[in-house]
Amino acid sequence: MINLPSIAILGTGSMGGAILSGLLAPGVTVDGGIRVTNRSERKAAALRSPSVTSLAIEKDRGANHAAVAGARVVLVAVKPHMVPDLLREISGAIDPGAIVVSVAAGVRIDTMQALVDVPVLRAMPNTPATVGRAVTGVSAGDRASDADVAVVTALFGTVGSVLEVPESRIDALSAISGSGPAYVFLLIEELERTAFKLGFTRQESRVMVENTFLGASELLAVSGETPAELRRRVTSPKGTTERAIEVLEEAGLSALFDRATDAAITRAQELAAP
Ligand SMILES: NC(=O)C1=CN([C@@H]2O[C@H](COP(=O)(O)OP(=O)(O)OC[C@H]3O[C@@H](n4cnc5c(N)ncnc54)[C@H](O)[C@@H]3O)[C@@H](O)[C@H]2O)C=CC1
Ligand SMILES: O=C(O)[C@@H]1CCC=N1
Repeated sequence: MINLPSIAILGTGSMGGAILSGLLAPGVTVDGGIRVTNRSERKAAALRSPSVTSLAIEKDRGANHAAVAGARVVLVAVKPHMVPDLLREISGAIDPGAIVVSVAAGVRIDTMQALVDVPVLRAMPNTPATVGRAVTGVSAGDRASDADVAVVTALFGTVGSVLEVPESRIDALSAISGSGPAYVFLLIEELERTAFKLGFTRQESRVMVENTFLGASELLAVSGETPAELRRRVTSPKGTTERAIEVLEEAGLSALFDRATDAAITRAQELAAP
């Protein structure tokens, strides 16, 4: 049983919505309620339920103020460029005993602490939060207490596993696990495209590729073996897989991942700029 204090989620799109699903999971209780906001009434209406007060800015310009009042945790999940304006808007309404937790890529704790009086933490989850399989990095600012970190760890623990890292590492963590699901989906898309080019139907391509990714991930999860060992078991000496892997390695796959993650980290640094 996980018990969390009252929470407001400001910006309940892909990420905020995924975290909301964790709060609504069986075995999780939130004292004092859950309040969430969005820009449009259409999105807000879809999230409204007996357990969730869901407010839309387009109907009520004071929605963020109303959501924040009395909340112990204020989770900020709007786009990075909107974070400073949002914090300026709500600063006066934040409870003195509250904490602000931002999931925005790039936006630094110092920048946010300059705009609000309460402790600020950053969290970097990923979208498998929707199915309870997120990886979330959490970094605490200098105002945050151990109890604040524990609350945030428990919050993200409702949607998966949590790692505490210094803020200096969170952009790198984001480039690996925050963006990581997109790399996996891209690989799936590309292999499906290849299967189609080999003459399979779209449906056959999906069955082959998606079940191969799901099956390989499940095997990794349950076998206790390393990916390298599981790969070795597929790669018969002088067999067919060996030839395919040689091509992928010759094409510089590992250097490509280094460049891709460097690009993501550089973008996070750009987003940090005022
Ligand atoms: N999508 C992902 O995989 C991840 C996203 N993030 C971070 O999460 C944040 C949100 O990203 P997404 O969920 O992908 O975007 P999104 O566009 O799906 O959600 C943003 C939501 O904010 C709402 N919104 C806009 N202005 C608002 C305002 N003034 N007040 C309240 N709500 C407002 C919109 O209605 C929208 O639903 C970003 O800062 C991003 O860096 C972090 C980790 C992973
Ligand atoms: O693409 C982005 O900026 C966000 C941060 C990590 C995943 N999505």
